[in-house]
Amino acid sequence: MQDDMSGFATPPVPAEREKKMAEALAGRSVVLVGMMGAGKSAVGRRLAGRLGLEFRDADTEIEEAAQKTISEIFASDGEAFFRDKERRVIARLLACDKPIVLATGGGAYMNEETRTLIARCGISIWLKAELDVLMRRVRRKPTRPLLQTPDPEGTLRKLIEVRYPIYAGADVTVLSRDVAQETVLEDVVTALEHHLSTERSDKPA
Ligand SMILES: Nc1ncnc2c1ncn2[C@@H]1O[C@H](COP(=O)(O)OP(=O)(O)OP(=O)(O)O)[C@@H](O)[C@H]1O
Ligand SMILES: O=C(O)C1=C[C@@H](O)[C@@H](O)[C@H](O)C1
Ligand SMILES: [Mg+2]
Repeated sequence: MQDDMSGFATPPVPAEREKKMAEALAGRSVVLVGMMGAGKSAVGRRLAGRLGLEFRDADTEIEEAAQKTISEIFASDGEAFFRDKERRVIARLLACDKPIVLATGGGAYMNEETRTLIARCGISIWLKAELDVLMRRVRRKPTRPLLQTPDPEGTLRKLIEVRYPIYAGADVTVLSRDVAQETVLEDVVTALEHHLSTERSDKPA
């Protein structure tokens, strides 16, 4: 990223293939959904660089607005308060005429209002990962309040059961495998490109 005089990072100029994809987005954002540890933040940041779009992370935005970590918000205000903040932050970030790449928090797509907004102003990409892959990744950091239980693996399994049928409604699904992040990014770019090149012909005239 280069820095312009305003102090904000300027996205790099994308290559021809990515430029075409950014054009086909026609103002829509790319919104990554999926479980904790799926790689939404890590892959989302790289994807934004590729597409020459701004990257935003809903969890980070919530923390900045509240001046508290997510764990602190859960502890002091409860999950319902957090979910309401999450819904409002995403509504602020997703404007239909200003495309960004947005990494959502793991539970954000469970909110119907948020799903409707994403469908209107964005292309949703579900980064799908197997339980064991997620476990290996989330084990590294104790920053996810929902997994502070005596049996985090069991908790994650239950969340998967409830959430995967909903995540499955996303426009595009990409498997976040146990491979380098660059490889998952490449899979995301290819799947998004395919979606963008076929979506118009899918729709009835
Ligand atoms: N393909 C990958 N291979 C190995 N590690 C990965 C891969 N993708 C992400 N990671 C690592 O897994 C961890 C979780 O990734 P990340 O924070 O991007 O997940 P997330 O989907 O944003 O989760 P959350 O919903 O909790 O914000 C990070 O440490 C990240 O570096
Ligand atoms: O899966 C979830 O519900 C969450 C995932 C994280 O991204 C954070 O949004 C928070 O820890 C809750
Ligand atoms: Mg994240």
